[in-house]
Amino acid sequence: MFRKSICTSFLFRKSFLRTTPQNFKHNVAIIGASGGIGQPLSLLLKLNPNIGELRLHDLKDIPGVAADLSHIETAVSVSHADGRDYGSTLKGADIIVVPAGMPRKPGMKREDLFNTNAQVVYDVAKGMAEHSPDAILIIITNPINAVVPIACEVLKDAGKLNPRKIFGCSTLDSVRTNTFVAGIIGADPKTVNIPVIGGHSGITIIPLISRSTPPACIEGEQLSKLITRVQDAGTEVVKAKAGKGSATLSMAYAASRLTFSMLRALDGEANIVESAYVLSDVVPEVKYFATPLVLGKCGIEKNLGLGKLSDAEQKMVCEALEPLKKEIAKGEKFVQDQKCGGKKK
Ligand SMILES: NC(=O)c1ccc[n+]([C@@H]2O[C@H](COP(=O)([O-])OP(=O)(O)OC[C@H]3O[C@@H](n4cnc5c(N)ncnc54)[C@H](O)[C@@H]3O)[C@@H](O)[C@H]2O)c1
Ligand SMILES: O=C(O)C[C@H](O)C(=O)O
Repeated sequence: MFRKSICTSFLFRKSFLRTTPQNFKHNVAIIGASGGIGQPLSLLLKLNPNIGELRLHDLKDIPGVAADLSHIETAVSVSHADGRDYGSTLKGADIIVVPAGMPRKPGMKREDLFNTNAQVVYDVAKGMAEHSPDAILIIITNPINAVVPIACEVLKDAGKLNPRKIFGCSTLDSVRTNTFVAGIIGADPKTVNIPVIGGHSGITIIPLISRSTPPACIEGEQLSKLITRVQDAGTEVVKAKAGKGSATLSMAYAASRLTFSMLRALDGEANIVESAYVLSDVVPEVKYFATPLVLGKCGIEKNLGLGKLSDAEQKMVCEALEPLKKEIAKGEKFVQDQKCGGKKK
């Protein structure tokens, strides 16, 4: 009798444990997981108790990365795959994070990566359309301004586009702005929050210093220098790494911040706001624009739009439109050309 009741209560406990918390665990796929960003990002995600399984994919070195990661004493399980078939990685994934593709070398612009990286994002989007069309997609691969349109066009052609679920990761621009402003005003960077809108290259990166929390009284030459530093921060790292790639550690942190915010929103936490480069009608002249977004259970719950801008910020938005239009058109043309047999360039 006693034995039976222990047994019953054990079984009850086991099924309770299996059903209740597991409902809140999510599967996250990382494509490009053995790269400079992929490895530290995988490490940060392995530490998140809201993740059930990390699915690591890369074309090279992935068994070693997966074995290494799997020894870390957290309950997040780790699986891995390689090759051009993304099926086993993407099937059942709730969030797909993509740091796959070539990084810059000194002297290169982000758009110089287009010819290599366009195909990578195209292939992943095809895989997503086939295997996990309901997942959230977070693209890190550059050039963000042009490759996010590629993913959206591929999904649209497959009849699977949900614009609420496709994110170009521009989080690093906010991370950098918070850090640089904190340095100027003498605050803890964790307490500073500044939205960055537009896109993710050169003058399309628009930090809204006028909306800083706490308020940052930065003006004149100091303000122009700060904005230029934020816009050139990627190049600052590329130069400092002297041919060994671009930002990886800060980018892994930034991508983990966006992924963790997304996980919290998926689990029903309210008022989670992150800026990202998304399909948007906020600025009628361009189809894609980064703005602050309220995240929810289905991805973007509400696009908060541009909000109040200073005159100088309004001017920066106007100046960003032409480069953004060009980069978006380039991404869309790539997909058109693929449909015509990949012949036209
Ligand atoms: N959005 C941002 O703010 C931001 C910041 C930093 C870097 N990036 C971009 O992220 C990308 C990755 O940078 P990195 O430093 O990690 O480069 P990396 O070369 O160190 O790693 C890239 C990884 O992607 C893998 N890969 C390439 N093609 C693949 C494919 N088709 N499928 C699966 N895996 C594939 C490679 O094998 C490699 O392991 C670059 O394009 C870089 O410009 C973006
Ligand atoms: O600058 C790069 O090429 C990488 C990334 O976009 C960055 O901003 O660090």
